[in-house]
Amino acid sequence: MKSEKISDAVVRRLPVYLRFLNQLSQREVPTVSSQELGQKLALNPAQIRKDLAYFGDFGRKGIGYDVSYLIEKIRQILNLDQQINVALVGAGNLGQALSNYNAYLKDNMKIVSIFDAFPSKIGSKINNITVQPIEELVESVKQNNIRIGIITVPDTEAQRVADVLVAAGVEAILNFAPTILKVPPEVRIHAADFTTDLLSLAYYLNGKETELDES
Ligand SMILES: NC(=O)c1ccc[n+]([C@@H]2O[C@H](COP(=O)([O-])OP(=O)(O)OC[C@H]3O[C@@H](n4cnc5c(N)ncnc54)[C@H](O)[C@@H]3O)[C@@H](O)[C@H]2O)c1
Repeated sequence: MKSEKISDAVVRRLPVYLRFLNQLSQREVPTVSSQELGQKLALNPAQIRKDLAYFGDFGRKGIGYDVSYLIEKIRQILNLDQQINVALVGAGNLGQALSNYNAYLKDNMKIVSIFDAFPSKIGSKINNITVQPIEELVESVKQNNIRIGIITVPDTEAQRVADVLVAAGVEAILNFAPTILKVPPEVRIHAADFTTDLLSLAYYLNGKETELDES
């Protein structure tokens, strides 16, 4: 594996490769070329080869990539060769939907604890997980080796919750609240913003998409 820093763009493409490779594996497809990957994922095959070359010489000329081997390698690279426990804070509409969505479980990423501050939510069950009071978060993070936090609380509460997650020792946060969070540099934050994605689509209505597209 090359020692240079891997860009965020590459890291974000790896789960896209992994998801498609998992589908191939389910269909018992043994190998795949960068051309096929590129076609299915609407990515440039040269880009895919470059991305994967960061991590080693996986491809075989004329044969392509061994699907099982590539899955194993990408999982190792993403640290998904071990179970990663996740805590979700905010058992409202979005939090419940995410907790019920278990597609990522096969990639060893698992919501193991759910927290809320509202008394009527505490003790209820979502996807077999009992919602706990936020006051129990710090202890639970330690006990359950929770490494990632998901924030699905109102924007006014998000920083407070982020502070608790950081104090508890999580290493990364996925934030769904429309708030820019302040956390120490060693804690990785990703913002998930369905709303701005949707609003920005409005620009492309009425055939307004254009030659200025730089993506
Ligand atoms: N990013 C996106 O794509 C997207 C989409 C929809 C909603 N959102 C955002 O997600 C968040 C949740 O939305 P929702 O519709 O599920 O809201 P909701 O009101 O249904 O749920 C919020 C939950 O957070 C709990 N909560 C409030 N303060 C808390 C605290 N300090 N500690 C623990 N729990 C607390 C509430 O009791 C409630 O159960 C909002 O910030 C919303 O703007 C983001």
